[in-house]
Amino acid sequence: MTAIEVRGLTMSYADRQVLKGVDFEVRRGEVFCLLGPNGAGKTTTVEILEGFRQRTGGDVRVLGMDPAAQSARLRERIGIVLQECGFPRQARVGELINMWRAYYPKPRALDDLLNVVELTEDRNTQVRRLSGGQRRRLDLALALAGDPDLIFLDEPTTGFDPESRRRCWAAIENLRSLGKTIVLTTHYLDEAERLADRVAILQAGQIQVAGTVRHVAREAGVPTTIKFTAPERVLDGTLPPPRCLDVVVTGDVAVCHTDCASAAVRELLSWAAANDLGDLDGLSVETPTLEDAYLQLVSSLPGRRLPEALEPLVTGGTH
Ligand SMILES: Nc1ncnc2c1ncn2[C@@H]1O[C@H](COP(=O)(O)OP(=O)(O)OP(=O)(O)O)[C@@H](O)[C@H]1O
Repeated sequence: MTAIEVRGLTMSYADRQVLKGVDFEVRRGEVFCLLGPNGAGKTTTVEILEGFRQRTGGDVRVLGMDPAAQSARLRERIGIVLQECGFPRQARVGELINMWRAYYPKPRALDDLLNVVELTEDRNTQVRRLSGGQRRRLDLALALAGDPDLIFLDEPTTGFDPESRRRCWAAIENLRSLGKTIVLTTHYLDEAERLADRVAILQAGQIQVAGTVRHVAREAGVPTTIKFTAPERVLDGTLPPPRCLDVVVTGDVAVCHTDCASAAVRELLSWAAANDLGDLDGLSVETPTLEDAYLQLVSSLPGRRLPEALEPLVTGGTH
């Protein structure tokens, strides 16, 4: 079943076309992550889906509704995480969530909400005493107060320390296990890899690739890396590495890149057996990460720009 369907979506600001025919769909119950460089149009797309921005053209259906025509009805069924929307800072966490619950006909139970966002122990804490990470999880609880079917999370962990990020990830995983559909935008590719069932990369006004992380990695053509400790006889040159594999030895580590890891591992182990090398020490198989695939794709696509979080990695700079 489809939660969101987007076909040929276009959007122009004055005479500048930002979205040039965007196509994708989000299935019910999945975590879908929209990725793309700064300025690619992720927020614009999400705001159109939420009914906050009118599109220029194309067809959009969110939970079966057109957000441009039925925004009020749609917003009863979606959860949007607003940032710091003027909370009474003296209020306690539980009180504030209860105030929000009162706006909805069928709110989710308070205990349940506290549990999902991992704030049960902070129920009686005043909002002003919460940390940034706790406050963001409170934002999430408020977005969930009406028990929505679909939740939009725009860069939910930007600026978090590692512990707060993990708590927020746990909250998002809790939501998924409740069967909610989640649309996430982020610049953190480890976050997308950890949370998303499927990702889509938006660049140059269109979705360049969409699918599971494995699919995206395949599309990017990033090979799998196999490593093992080079045996003595390979190091002293008396035994050549297996000829059919592209093995490069650096120091005492042998590295082989391949598009078919299982065949390459079979080949390596039979070469080791035929040469009395026993098991290959330190044998490891590293499948490409989403970050590998993203960098490969984004650098080869039109309008190339890297997300902020990755620029230091590529340019060698630091934050
Ligand atoms: N209200 C607006 N008026 C004019 N131009 C806009 C407006 N909102 C966004 N833009 C432009 O549209 C482009 C896409 O912006 P958008 O915020 O959707 O990108 P994004 O992918 O979310 O970027 P980021 O990753 O930096 O948040 C940018 O060039 C931006 O300057």
